[in-house]
Amino acid sequence: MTDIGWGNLAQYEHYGRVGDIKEDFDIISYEDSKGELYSSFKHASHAMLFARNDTVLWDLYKSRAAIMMQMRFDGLLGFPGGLVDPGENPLDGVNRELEEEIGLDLCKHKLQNSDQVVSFVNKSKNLVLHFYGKEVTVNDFSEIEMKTLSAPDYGNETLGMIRPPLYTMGDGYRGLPAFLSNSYAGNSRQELLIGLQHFKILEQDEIEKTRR
Ligand SMILES: O=c1[nH]cnc2c1ncn2[C@@H]1O[C@H](COP(=O)(O)OP(=O)(O)O)[C@@H](O)[C@H]1O
Ligand SMILES: [Mn+2]
Ligand SMILES: [Mn+2]
Ligand SMILES: [Mn+2]
Repeated sequence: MTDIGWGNLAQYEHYGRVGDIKEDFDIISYEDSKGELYSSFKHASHAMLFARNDTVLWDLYKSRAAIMMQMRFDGLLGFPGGLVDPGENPLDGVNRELEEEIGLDLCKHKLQNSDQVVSFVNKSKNLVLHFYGKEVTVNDFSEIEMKTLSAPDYGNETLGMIRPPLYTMGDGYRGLPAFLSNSYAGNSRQELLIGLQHFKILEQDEIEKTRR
C-alpha cells in the first residue's frame, strides 16, 4: 500500500515508515533550542502529565504512576502536544496544544518553562522537539482525563487517552515491555523512557530491562 501523500505534513514527515530512523535524537539545551541556530527549524512540543499512585494490581504489580498518553490520528502512540505555530514559543505551543487535544484547564495546570524536561533535534524530520513533564495529584489526573472526552480535537486528532502499564509481568514481556513494542509517533517512545527516569518513576535497571 503506498502512502496516499502527506499533504502539508510533507514539510517534515520526510521518511516513510515509523521507526526508520530510530535514534535520531540529538539533545540540545532549552536555551540553545530557542536561539538563532534553530530558528529556521520546525518546532514541536509535547508533554507528559502524570500522577504517582501506589496501588498494586492483584498484590503483584505496582502501578507506580498514571501517565497520560494518546492514540493519535495517525494510528501511533504519542503524548499530547504538537507543532509550535509561527511566532509562538515552544511553551505557548504546548499549552495551546494541550488545551486543543485534551482540553487542559490552563488556569489550573498551565505548564511553565521549569516543566521542560528535554529538548532535542530530530534531523531527519528537520524538527526541534521539546518535551515537558508535570506531576499532578491523582484527583487532578482523573479530572483532566475525564475532560479529554470533550476536548476540541477529541475524536479526530486525539483518538483516546491511554495509561501505559509500568510493571513487567511474569513472562518478562507483558506490561511495559509489551506496551513499548507498539508504534510511536516521532521520538515519543524515547521521551516516555526519559520521563520515567527523570521523575524517578522507574529506576534505571527497570528501564534497562525494557530495552528491546
Ligand atoms: O509524542 C510525541 N513526542 C515527540 N514527537 C512527536 C510526538 N507525537 C508526534 N511527534 C512528532 O512531532 C510532529 C508534530 O506533532 P503532532 O503530530 O502532535 O502535531 P499537531 O498536534 O500540531 O498536529 C509529528 O509529525 C511527529 O514527527
Ligand atoms: Mn494538535
Ligand atoms: Mn497543531
Ligand atoms: Mn499533536
